Amino acid sequence: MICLEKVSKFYPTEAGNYAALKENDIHIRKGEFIAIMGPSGSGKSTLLQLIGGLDEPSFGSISVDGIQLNELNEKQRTLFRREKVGFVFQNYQLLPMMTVAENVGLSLAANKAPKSEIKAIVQRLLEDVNLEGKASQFPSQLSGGQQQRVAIARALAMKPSLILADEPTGNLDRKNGEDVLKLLSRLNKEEQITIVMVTHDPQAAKAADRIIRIEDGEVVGEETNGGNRQ
Ligand SMILES: Nc1ncnc2c1ncn2[C@@H]1O[C@H](COP(=O)(O)OP(=O)(O)OP(=O)(O)O)[C@@H](O)[C@H]1O
Repeated sequence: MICLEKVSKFYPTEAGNYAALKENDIHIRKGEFIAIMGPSGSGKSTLLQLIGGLDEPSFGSISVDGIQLNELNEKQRTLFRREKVGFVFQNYQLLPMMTVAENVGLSLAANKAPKSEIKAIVQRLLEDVNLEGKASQFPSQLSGGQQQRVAIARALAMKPSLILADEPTGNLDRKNGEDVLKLLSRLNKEEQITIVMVTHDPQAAKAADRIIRIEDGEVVGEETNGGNRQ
């Protein structure tokens, strides 16, 4: 499903190129739930951005769902992100001037789906994340946990084969964090959506099948979560 071969990422800095990722080989199977863990600055978010086609590697190749990201032009990468990947961020990244329903339906509208279809899909998604009744509210009127569930509904709108979640529980209290993890686990199991989640929280990582550890831009180990899976 996801295949990284010798992937490096350099950022130019005043002191020269900084290697945020160094020659990483990573393979993730379809339907896996992966947690990426590692110290601050180890390259976790950079890795997620490369897999999601938000940025390009300096060296190496990445394929997702049989698509070689290196071979896509800018327009094709935008379509890849919109149609294949659902992004979930620590700070939700909802658009504050849009209602919950408009936020969830954003990609569908960008893909020019008919309004009636968007409405029906958005309603179903909001039911799915237990937020029916909040469709016409604005993000600022919702709790953090509710906003994150809106963000997950938005991520699901295009039926992605992959969800990339960067610290999805980082801003949430324990209960809301657990609810978000349960939701991700359910989507993983029931819809077979592959999930790659960056987290600092060992408790959150227990939701995953496998933990990949990164230090200083390199994969340094991994463990399978066998019996621990929630
Ligand atoms: N645009 C950039 N320009 C220069 N350096 C960058 C840029 N983005 C990230 N870096 C550097 O690359 C390294 C990896 O950053 P990254 O955000 O991937 O780490 P992380 O593991 O996600 O960290 P955290 O857990 O703190 O979010 C860091 O040292 C960071 O300072």
